[in-house]
Amino acid sequence: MIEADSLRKTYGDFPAVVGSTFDVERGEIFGIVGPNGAGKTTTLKMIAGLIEPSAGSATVAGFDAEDPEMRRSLGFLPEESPLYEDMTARSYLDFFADLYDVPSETATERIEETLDRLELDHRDRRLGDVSKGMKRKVAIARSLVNDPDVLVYDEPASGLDPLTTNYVLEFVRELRDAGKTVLFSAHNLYHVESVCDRVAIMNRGEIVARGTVPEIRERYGTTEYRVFTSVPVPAFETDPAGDRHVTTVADMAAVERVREAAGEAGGEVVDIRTDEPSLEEIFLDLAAETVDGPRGAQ
Ligand SMILES: Nc1ncnc2c1ncn2[C@@H]1O[C@H](COP(=O)(O)OP(=O)(O)OP(=O)(O)O)[C@@H](O)[C@H]1O
Repeated sequence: MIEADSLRKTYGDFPAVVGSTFDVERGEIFGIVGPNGAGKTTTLKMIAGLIEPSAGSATVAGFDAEDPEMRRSLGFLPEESPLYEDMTARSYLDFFADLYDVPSETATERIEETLDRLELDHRDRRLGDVSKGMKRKVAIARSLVNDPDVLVYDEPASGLDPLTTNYVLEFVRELRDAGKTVLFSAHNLYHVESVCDRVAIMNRGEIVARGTVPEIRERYGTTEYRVFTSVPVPAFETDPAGDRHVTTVADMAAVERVREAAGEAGGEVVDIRTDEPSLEEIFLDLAAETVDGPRGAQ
């Protein structure tokens, strides 16, 4: 549903994005995660047809990202979404529905339904007087006025309180369940880990890892095994753990060596636990590896 092929964007001499390639399938939630300045917004804007790539191309719902026809299939939520402060949620959304030529009856029905799903109160209050969370909900509702198949959301939950954040992430899931395709960016790893089917980790303008969270864990993370034994294991660095002893090793072959050593010492293995790295730990490792990456090498 979305295809990004070697997207590149250079501002003067500065390579903001050095080659984003990924695809998002219909009905999938795909997250781009990375620190500030990684190139997430630039990538999303190239996909939304708002920035012209310096090289590479993108398609959305079969249309070239730069084809104005593509806009009919797309709902874009910018990172900052200034609203017309003197309008109410209803009048603001009506205004955008009109821009998209949505027939007024359909628009009213669609807007009310979306605002119901977002549990948005105060629909007739001036937007200048509503909370930040409500403003974000209105901006989300705006991305849906043309009932697009594809949603591109830049940091949809950034700066919101935990309750509203959960609300927004749950809503993204609902969109996927309703058959929409969602591409979104976040710098909070928890957001992508909890809702995305697949993720790409971006750093310094390039995608440094991509896949499902378990795939990324398997490929880039190091799982540790904690082997609990009934006796200290002399050949290994063993720490006391209550009335047992624990040895931390990196792979199953080492687990077997601990088992043999414990047997030789007159004891046995009583438990084995694995510690999976969090996406955050993997992310920090990958970010450290690319410190001298493409941008640094320029
Ligand atoms: N119009 C521009 N002119 C010059 N440099 C730009 C421009 N837009 C973005 N950049 C630079 O390109 C890099 C990538 O910016 P981008 O906004 O895509 O990052 P991001 O990952 O979305 O970061 P954030 O999480 O802070 O929004 C940054 O170093 C930014 O300063």
